[in-house]
Amino acid sequence: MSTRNVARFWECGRKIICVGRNYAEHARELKNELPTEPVLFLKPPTAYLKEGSPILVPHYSSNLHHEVELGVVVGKAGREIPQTSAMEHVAGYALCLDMTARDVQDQCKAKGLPWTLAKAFDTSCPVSDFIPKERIPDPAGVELWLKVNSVTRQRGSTAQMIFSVPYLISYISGVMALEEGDLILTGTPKGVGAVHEHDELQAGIDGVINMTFKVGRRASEHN
Ligand SMILES: O=C([O-])CC(=O)C(=O)O
Ligand SMILES: [Mg+2]
Repeated sequence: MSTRNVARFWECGRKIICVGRNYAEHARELKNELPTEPVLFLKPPTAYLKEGSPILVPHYSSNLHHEVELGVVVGKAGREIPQTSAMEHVAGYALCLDMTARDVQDQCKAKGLPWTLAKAFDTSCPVSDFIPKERIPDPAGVELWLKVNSVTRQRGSTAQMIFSVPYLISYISGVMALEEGDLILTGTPKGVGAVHEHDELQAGIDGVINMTFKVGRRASEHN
């Protein structure tokens, strides 16, 4: 690990574990069935993006979507963590965007292929500064919002999650070891939609944090 300071979790080189379909209204808006167990996928550490740098539309997508999500930063490693002690493994939180190439994801779903191209490209995980655990006393009572060019697109409460933060920590740690500096994206509420080059995304957690990202396009490295 490049640093042991989880307050700079995006520099730790650890994994990003994402939960999908954790809000019923979002699952319905994409015509997906409600999950009976968490749907998991991964982003690599190269997906991280901090404020000041643009979200880059992948060259192979023409329908990039925003998904605002609560991120949980792991502070203590563990495997097969019981729900009752799960919160002891939380160092804090971050506001996160799970940028998704929706057209590519639709093709992957139709072909029964993994979502890597749709979810794991460079800049697909814009994150806020670290939010210490004390700032969010209850992860089931967080209001998330996202605006595109000052128009509200998403507003939802983590109270609507199908699987709670302790359940997710317990479930995920039964599949893969959680390590200090890992980030768990807990799923998006309804209202996802397209963004385009030059758009400005603002997202926030009421009373806690907000962040701004611009959308750009990577200049080709081949010509
Ligand atoms: O792409 C999707 O709809 C799954 C997902 O990440 C979410 O629900 O947050
Ligand atoms: Mg998501």
